[in-house]
Amino acid sequence: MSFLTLDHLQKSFGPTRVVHDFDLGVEKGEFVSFLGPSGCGKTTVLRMVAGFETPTAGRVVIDGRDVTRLRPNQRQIGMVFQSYALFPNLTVAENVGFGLRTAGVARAERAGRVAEMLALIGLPDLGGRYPWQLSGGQQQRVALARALAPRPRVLLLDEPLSALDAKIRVSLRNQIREIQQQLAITTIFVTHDQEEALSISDRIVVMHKGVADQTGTPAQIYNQPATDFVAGFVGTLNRFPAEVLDPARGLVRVEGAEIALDRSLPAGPITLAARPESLRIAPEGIPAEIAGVEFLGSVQRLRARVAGREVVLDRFNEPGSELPRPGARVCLAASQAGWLVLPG
Ligand SMILES: Nc1ncnc2c1ncn2[C@@H]1O[C@H](COP(=O)(O)OP(=O)(O)OP(=O)(O)O)[C@@H](O)[C@H]1O
Repeated sequence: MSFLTLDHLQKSFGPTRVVHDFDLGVEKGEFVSFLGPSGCGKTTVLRMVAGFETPTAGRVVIDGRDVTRLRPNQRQIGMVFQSYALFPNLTVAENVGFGLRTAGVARAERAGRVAEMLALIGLPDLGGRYPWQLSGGQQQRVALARALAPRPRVLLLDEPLSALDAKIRVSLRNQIREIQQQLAITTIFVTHDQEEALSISDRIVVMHKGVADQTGTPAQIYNQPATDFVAGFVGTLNRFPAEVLDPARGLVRVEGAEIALDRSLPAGPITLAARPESLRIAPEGIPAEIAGVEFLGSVQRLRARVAGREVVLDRFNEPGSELPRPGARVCLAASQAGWLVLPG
């Protein structure tokens, strides 16, 4: 059994089931993200782990102990929300020490722990300030310190970066990851932002309509999506309806071009798919017409039309290389590993 085990969790609100049979094991010190669109049930699962929602069925087990029926404050869980939720009338130090005070930790020990936490989040000198005297990013770091101060066994982060602007979001997510690794604290991080999930997680659970569609490392989720939903939700995907000519030999036809894949295929219709960085302009391949070129600095993004649909190709900028012109007729290809085969 894993350190944190979610065992066949279900949740219904009235007649509506929003979480279906959710199973997950999180190892000690692991950082797992729940990624999915709005309304897929991420927050509901997190709230069941925290104890703010009671599962309709299933169990939450932490370190071998069934905590499903315990109140939130009995579970030794730290939580950070999207809105910083700091107490406005308390100083930073008082906010960080709040959970310790309610737990009855003596003043001297509390002061030591608060100082340690403020150092951990890189704000050692701001203990005397009030929340309104801090930036959004600093407030969220204080919220993290407050959650960590009682030394929880599990840290739950519910979209903690969503309210911050883009630059701060990136630096704070890296900081969260560093602190998480330093403390080796078991963590679940909820986000709808795929880049966020890909960049900082040990594993990602992609959720869709109350179900975990796929659980895997960031590279597995991106390179080997298990479902059509995962393939489309994480990253950009170009799709090409394909006719299977020879299932055993992996031979398909796309817009008149024959492509030999290194794997056997189902007999029915399939969709061949490729990420923008896997597609390239080649001497042979799927016929296309360049529709537009965007220069994004490090990346050149080409838009091409294939049989009336638009596809996207990304390639690294190379000074001196010529950009294709809109209207140019080209062929598109991908490496064997670059082609994904999706049903239908
Ligand atoms: N207390 C509640 N009563 C009724 N329905 C609820 C309740 N809480 C959540 N829901 C519904 O459950 C579904 C899942 O909600 P949840 O907040 O878990 O999704 P989410 O993936 O976290 O989305 P978001 O990112 O928008 O928060 C939604 O359809 C939501 O409307």
